[in-house]
Formats: sequence, structure tokens, C-alpha cells
Amino acid sequence: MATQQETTEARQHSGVGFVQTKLATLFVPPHWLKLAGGGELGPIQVAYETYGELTPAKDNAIFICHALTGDAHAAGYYEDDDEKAKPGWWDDLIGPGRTLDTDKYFVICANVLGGCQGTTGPGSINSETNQPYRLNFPFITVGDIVEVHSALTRHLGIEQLLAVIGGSLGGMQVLEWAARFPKQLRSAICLASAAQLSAQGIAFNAVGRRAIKTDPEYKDGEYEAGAGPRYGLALARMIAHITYLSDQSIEMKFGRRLQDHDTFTYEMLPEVEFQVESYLHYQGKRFVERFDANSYLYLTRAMDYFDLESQYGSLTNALGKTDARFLIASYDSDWLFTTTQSKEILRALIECGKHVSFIELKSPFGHDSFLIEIEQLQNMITPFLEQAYQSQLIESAQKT
Ligand SMILES: CC(=O)SCCNC(=O)CCNC(=O)[C@H](O)C(C)(C)COP(=O)(O)OP(=O)(O)OC[C@H]1O[C@@H](n2cnc3c(N)ncnc32)[C@H](O)[C@@H]1OP(=O)(O)O
Ligand SMILES: N[C@@H](CCO)C(=O)O
Repeated sequence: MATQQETTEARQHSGVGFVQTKLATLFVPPHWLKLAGGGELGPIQVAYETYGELTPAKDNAIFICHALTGDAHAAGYYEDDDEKAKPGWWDDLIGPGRTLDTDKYFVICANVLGGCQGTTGPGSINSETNQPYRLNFPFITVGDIVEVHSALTRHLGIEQLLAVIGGSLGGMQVLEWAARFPKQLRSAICLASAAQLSAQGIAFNAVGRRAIKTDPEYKDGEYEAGAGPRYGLALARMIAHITYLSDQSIEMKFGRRLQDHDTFTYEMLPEVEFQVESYLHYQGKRFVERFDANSYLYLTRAMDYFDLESQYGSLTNALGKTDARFLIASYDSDWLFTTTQSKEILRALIECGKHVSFIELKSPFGHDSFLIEIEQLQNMITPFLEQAYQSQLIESAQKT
């Protein structure tokens, strides 16, 4: 077994090595963020990480938009991580020589507005009352989330991003970014996402929220930090997690196998008989350790509200103003964000004459494939980014 020192050294020399989360304070009053749902918010603290170096021309930046429960920690390790800690959630894709090659690109990832991993959200202190916002936090939309990311990009001195990339809720942000700030991105990669959350998606979110709100520990959102509706939040995650899997992956991983015994117990307790039950309980338990219930309510609502077509009149109106090149990818086993939904985006982009590539990737892993199928992502994204990078270099050379 590796010693602590060996583990530390191995981490320091793998990928981007040790990283730190940074904080930016934006929308300092009177420059409030005007929210889509009405009202305004400020100041807003944003937790973000960067990997690689920004060029003097500030033309090599890539922004990663994370999904529902992700965070700014996309790559590397923190120096004080314990031995069991895993690297950032997309570590295999980010680093020297990797797809988001930090020898070449400056990669940014920020926690979303409304989140609970450093960016202002319902658990943050409202500077006007000195109390956590809790349910006094205003309703937010994907548009508001993108406003904050866009402001962070400008705060870092970057006028135009080489690429914006994200899966699921992250993909919604990519589309919204192209619609809202069409000139701020040169290319856009939208994975396992859609231009609107389906009715089925809203339905699952509704059940999750109900699980949280009916937990007696929810206390109308007035629970103390570190406490709260653990049972309801775990249940919400268990339900949601099923939607991130596929029938095939559940069969593959667990089938009907039993967890700790060879025959049925014919007992109601302990509750865990099958491996899949144990797995879901584990996913629920892990989730409660890292996520806040009020954030979950606000962010799932933001997803429910997302509908580019109704917001901009049509998808072509929404996506017609940008000159960005698009890469759209869906997964054949994803029943939460389907290929049909990705094709709606594709159709609109073709209709308005945009440069777009589309692929339906084959994977048994359902919606979460974009977190798991790293090799596929490498094969698809590396050349797409290289092309964006080269065309940028040519354009810059022509200008000088
Ligand atoms: C997208 C963003 O922006 S970031 C947010 C992404 N992160 C998350 O969603 C965190 C939650 N994690 C996950 O959803 C998944 O682990 C993924 C998608 C990240 C990776 O998927 P996979 O590699 O297929 O892992 P899988 O879903 O099989 O889970 C493995 C875990 O289940 C545990 N497990 C497997 N079988 C069982 C079982 N029968 N009983 C209990 N636990 C089990 C494993 O021990 C392992 O635990 P660990 O994560 O502590 O190491
Ligand atoms: N499993 C990922 C993707 C959900 O869309 C998450 O929790 O963020």
C-alpha cells in the first residue's frame, strides 16, 4: 500500500496536480443581478477553479458548465484531501496532454448560482439580514446562472471564450449562453441535454422536491446548516439517480443479485435485500453528505423552467444570433434527455445555417454517460476543440 507521502506525490504529478478553489465577488450593489423571475440579487460570490494559463491575448479560455449537483472542482486534488478522496469530477478530461489540454487551454469551471459549493445560494448569508437566505433566496433560472458565469468570464478579463462545454443542466447553460451572449463564445459543446426540460423530467423533479418537503426535518427550509431533511434529500437523490441510469446498466451492474446473502430473508428489515437497493441507498447517503436540500429545490426548479423556445419565441431566434460552431451529442440509452431532444437543437441550428456537428453516442450508461464514457468524449471533443483553436490562431494571424 502506498504511503501518505507517495500518494501526495502521485497526486501532485498527475493531471493538473493540486488545485485551489478561488472566490470572486460580483454584482456588488448597486450593480445587482437583475433576475429573470423578478427582483435583484447582490453581492454574489462565485466559487471557481482554473487550470492552465491564460494567454496574453486571452484567447484560449474554455468554460465548463457543471450539471445539477456538480461543482467547480472539475480536475485535480486539493492538497489537504484525504487518501480516499477522488479527483475533480472530469479529471480524466482535463490536464496536460488531455482533451482539455492545459498546456494549450485555460480551463474555467464555476459552481452555479443557487448551488451549495461556494457560490451564493440559499444557504449563503444574506448581507442585509445577516441570516442565511434559505427560502428568501429568489427564484433563479438557467439564464441567471449564465449571467453570473458570463460576468465571471469578463471579471477574468476574457472577452470571448474559445468554447463553452457542459452536460445535462450544463448543456442547458451552453445553449442559454449562445442565446444570451452570442458573441462571447466561439464554440459550444452540448452533451446529453435539451432546449427544454421534458414533462417527464419535471415530473421526477416534482417527486424529489416532495420527498424533501415532507421530511419533518425540512422545517419549511428553516433547518440549521449541517442539519436538515437527510431522509427526504437522500430519497430525492435515489429517485433522480435511477433516471441517470438505464435499464441495461442496472442489469449489467446488479441484475437481481442479492446484497449480503444468497437467499431472500423474507423480512421487511433490514431494508436492503438486493444489490441495487444497497447501491441506491449508498448514492442517497453520499449525496446528503455533499448537498443542501434548499439548493436542490431551487436548482431543480431552474431546470423545470428552462425552455429556450418559449423564452426566445423560437429555437432559431434563440440560436440564430451566434456564430459559434456547435457540437451536439446525445446517448442512445439516455431516456431523461433523449436523442430526439438533441435533434431538435440540431434542426434549429441547421435551419439558421449554423456550423453544427451531431452524434448519437452508443453507451449502456444512460444519462450519466457524459460523466463515465471518457474515451468517447476524448475522441469526439479533442478534434473539435483543436479545430476551434486552429481557426482562432488563423484569424488572429490575419488580424496582425
Ligand atoms: C456533472 C457534474 O457536473 S458533477 C456531478 C457528478 N457527480 C455525481 O453525480 C456524483 C455521484 N456519482 C455518480 O453519480 C456516479 O458515481 C458517476 C456517474 C459519477 C460515476 O459512475 P460509475 O463509475 O458508473 O460509478 P457507480 O455509479 O457504479 O458508483 C460506484 C459507487 O457505488 C458503490 N457501489 C457499487 N455497488 C454497490 C452496492 N451494491 N452497494 C453499495 N454501494 C455500491 C461503489 O462502491 C462506488 O462507491 P464510491 O463512489 O464511493 O467509490
Ligand atoms: N449525475 C449528474 C448529472 C445529472 O444530470 C449530477 O448529479 O449532476
